[in-house]
Amino acid sequence: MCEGGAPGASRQHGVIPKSPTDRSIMLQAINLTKRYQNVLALDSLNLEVRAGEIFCLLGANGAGKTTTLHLFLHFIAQTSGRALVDQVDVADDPLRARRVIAYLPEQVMLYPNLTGAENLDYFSRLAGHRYTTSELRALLARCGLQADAIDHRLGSYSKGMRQKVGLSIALAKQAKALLLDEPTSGLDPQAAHELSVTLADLARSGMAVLMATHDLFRVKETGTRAGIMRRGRLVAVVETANLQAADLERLYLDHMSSPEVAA
Ligand SMILES: Nc1ncnc2c1ncn2[C@@H]1O[C@H](COP(=O)(O)OP(=O)(O)OP(=O)(O)O)[C@@H](O)[C@H]1O
Repeated sequence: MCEGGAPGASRQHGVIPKSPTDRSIMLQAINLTKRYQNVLALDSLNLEVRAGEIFCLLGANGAGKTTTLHLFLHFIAQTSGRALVDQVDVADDPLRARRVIAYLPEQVMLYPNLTGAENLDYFSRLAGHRYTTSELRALLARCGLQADAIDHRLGSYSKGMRQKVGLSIALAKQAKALLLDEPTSGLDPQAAHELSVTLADLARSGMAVLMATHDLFRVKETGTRAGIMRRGRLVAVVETANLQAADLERLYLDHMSSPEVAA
């Protein structure tokens, strides 16, 4: 899809056209390391997230999850190693990398005085895309925003509703990779389930999703793989398909309580 496409150019409201067999690597960390003075926040991370995959990063507070997301977004610079987004090294060309990546922080920052539709229109234009009113409404609806809320000011929205606008912005900018930090914290179970449904839909459309979370239940519900981080290291990676939520919890607790392996 080209940037600045004409209205109507996006056949399925911002979906990246992909064949079902397209499983390109969208996010890749190669020995990615971040050190803050005495703290090794991320220690030689090697990770690949492919198109259509939902990879969940688990780990205790301070394990390095947010650091990982921020390195892919180039909010911070790595100490060593590489972070690639759709094969673009974010340190070499952060603007090009950011064009294909979308980020949903724990608190979605949007304009409270604009409506959901106006926020989406504004951020779509910033990303170089223009949509008709009906396309904007369809994007918001696809991310689960109720029709009667679309023209209300965002200041009146719940956290879950603001997230839906944030997800529709990711769709509108035709992001190939979506990063989320603790998206279900503070959501009620219904809102958390709706988020899972939308993430699964985006992944089916070919987006690669990387999510930092403490929510083991949603990891099982939504994730395709889960990685457990401990003190800056990725200590385990599991496929979620054949696991129960309780298995995931046991695995997580085992890794949290196992003795440190010497570097
Ligand atoms: N700006 C900074 N200066 C110094 N240390 C930092 C900085 N940012 C993060 N750290 C440290 O890096 C380590 C990893 O932090 P990070 O925020 O990535 O953890 P996290 O897994 O996201 O934790 P949480 O679940 O609490 O969000 C922690 O020890 C943290 O204190």
